[in-house]
Amino acid sequence: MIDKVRNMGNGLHVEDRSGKGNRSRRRGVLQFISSAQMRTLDEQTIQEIGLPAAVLIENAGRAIAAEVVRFCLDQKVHKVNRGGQGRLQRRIWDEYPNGVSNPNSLELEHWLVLVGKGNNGADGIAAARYLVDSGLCVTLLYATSEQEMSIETLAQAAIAQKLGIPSKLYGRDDLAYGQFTGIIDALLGTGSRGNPRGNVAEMIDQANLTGLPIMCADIPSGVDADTGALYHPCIQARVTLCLGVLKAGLTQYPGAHAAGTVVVRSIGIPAKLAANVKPAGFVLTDEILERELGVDPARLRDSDGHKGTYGHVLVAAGSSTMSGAGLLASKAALRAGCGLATWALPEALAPHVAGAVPELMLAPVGGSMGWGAAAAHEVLRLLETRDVLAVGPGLGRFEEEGAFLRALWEGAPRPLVVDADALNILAAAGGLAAWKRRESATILTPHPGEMARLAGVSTAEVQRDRLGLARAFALEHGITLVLKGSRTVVAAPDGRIFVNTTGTPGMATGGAGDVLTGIIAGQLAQGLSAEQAAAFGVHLHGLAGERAAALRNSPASLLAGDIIEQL
Ligand SMILES: NC(=O)C1=CN([C@@H]2O[C@H](COP(=O)(O)OP(=O)(O)OC[C@H]3O[C@@H](n4cnc5c(N)ncnc54)[C@H](O)[C@@H]3O)[C@@H](O)[C@H]2O)[C@@H](O)CC1
Ligand SMILES: [K+]
Repeated sequence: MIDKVRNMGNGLHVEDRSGKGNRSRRRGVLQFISSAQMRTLDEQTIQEIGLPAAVLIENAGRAIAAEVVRFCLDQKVHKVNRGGQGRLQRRIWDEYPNGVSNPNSLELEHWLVLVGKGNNGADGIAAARYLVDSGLCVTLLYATSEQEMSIETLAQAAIAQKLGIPSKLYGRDDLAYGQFTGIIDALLGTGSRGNPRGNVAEMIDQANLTGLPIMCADIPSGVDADTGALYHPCIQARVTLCLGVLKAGLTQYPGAHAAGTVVVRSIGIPAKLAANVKPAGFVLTDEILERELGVDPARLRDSDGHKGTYGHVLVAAGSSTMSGAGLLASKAALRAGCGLATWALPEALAPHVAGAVPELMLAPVGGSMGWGAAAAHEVLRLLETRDVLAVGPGLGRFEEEGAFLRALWEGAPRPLVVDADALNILAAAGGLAAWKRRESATILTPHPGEMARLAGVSTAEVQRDRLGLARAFALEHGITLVLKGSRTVVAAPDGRIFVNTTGTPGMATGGAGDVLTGIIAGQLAQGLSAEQAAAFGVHLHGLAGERAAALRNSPASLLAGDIIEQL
């Protein structure tokens, strides 16, 4: 069972706990849903199937407690490893779920459980019981009095009281945070709305100030479970134990950062019910590439293939001050596996870049005028004997830019990738609303600033709900959208969305986007559909970036060209 999504750097890392350690990074079928879908699933399980809410809460509590114990033992493994006994500690953990206790390791742990009035709080109280049974010291800190609690939370509080688990009411009883070794955040879950208020807000602020490790039940209190936007205040967690199904908001920053390591655990929602839910989106893993998108991640080639088999990319890019952009995109297309690549570039530029990439063909266009309406017609003529057009990297802005791009947009009967300056030209010309919808595949690859111009909103608005905006935009305009940034979102025109799992912060460097454009065009040339090429392209781009960063002394020294070399 795949159950772990680890946030490391910019990437989303998936671990497999079913077998021997972390051998299968980024494998498995990981889909995410909205908080409304999760609530429906909970309700169906309880009302239609008849599985009581208390059972789900019991499972949730046990899963949270197991993760706390694992966390504590991991900390000890870290320490003990220096003494060479890490293996022993790991074995103890592996046995823990089957009831083998390990009292000698955990007695010094004292965890504080922050309990909200809703069912998220009930999960926290149930977890407390299991932790006490595992030998930990636990104190419950209630945000509200019993009168305000949900039925389930009240029931759990009564059980905890009978078991003598120490508890306090926030604001009434004194509390010295210094006695604790960790905190469980069970204040707000999928029932949360808006900025945390009252005691809950104060408890979040204080928990963050302690500097103690925080483990969240389901989502960090203060994170929007659907968008990943942060309310104020918001828990900053070390681990989030997401219950049942991954929530969409945990895949996107800044929510992903607030969540820390995300672990998804079953709470007993029947698979039959979960299978009926249309996922809000997918995390891009090898399985998702294969199963949802029909892509072969191994990129196997036919034994009798020739360069014609793998298609011919035409790149329209570059200007005198940004000649490298065209070079990077074209070279990346070749490394991505297309059979041939031609770079259409302003005539004046050609002598300066001739021979820079021997495998690349150059096609000077536009005469002494450079880019303009006339150059567009030359590009279209070149495209007659080529398979894909990528336009934009390093184009700059120029007179007739709207006419230039419109001619390509409406006249190119082949798959088209629109990037960088071409996106700004598109936005300035009002293209998506005014120009006719293209029949061939169209991929737009904006970063958040370009997306904001295309959508006519602020960059902050784009970032507030990347998943929702990308989906709506792709659906409305019938294009495939690659919304770049940490956790790049690929939105298909049929409404499906995919979140990329690969990459490193080192890839935030000039030219990395040009490389991505080339990779995607290279995939299109090999016959992939727009959504296949976009999703597989961002996946490959991130993997190559990670490999390239690992070869350098610091990820910060990564150059875009290094990514190409690792494709
Ligand atoms: N529905 C169920 O039966 C189950 C729920 N579970 C857990 O319960 C959670 C959902 O439970 P609930 O629907 O009770 O919702 P929450 O536990 O998220 O709590 C919502 C309560 O907090 C209050 N509230 C909402 N926004 C607030 C804010 N910004 N500041 C202060 N108070 C706020 C509301 O008035 C409401 O009473 C899930 O995330 C999950 O952890 C599951 O563990 C098991 C099954
Ligand atoms: K929570």
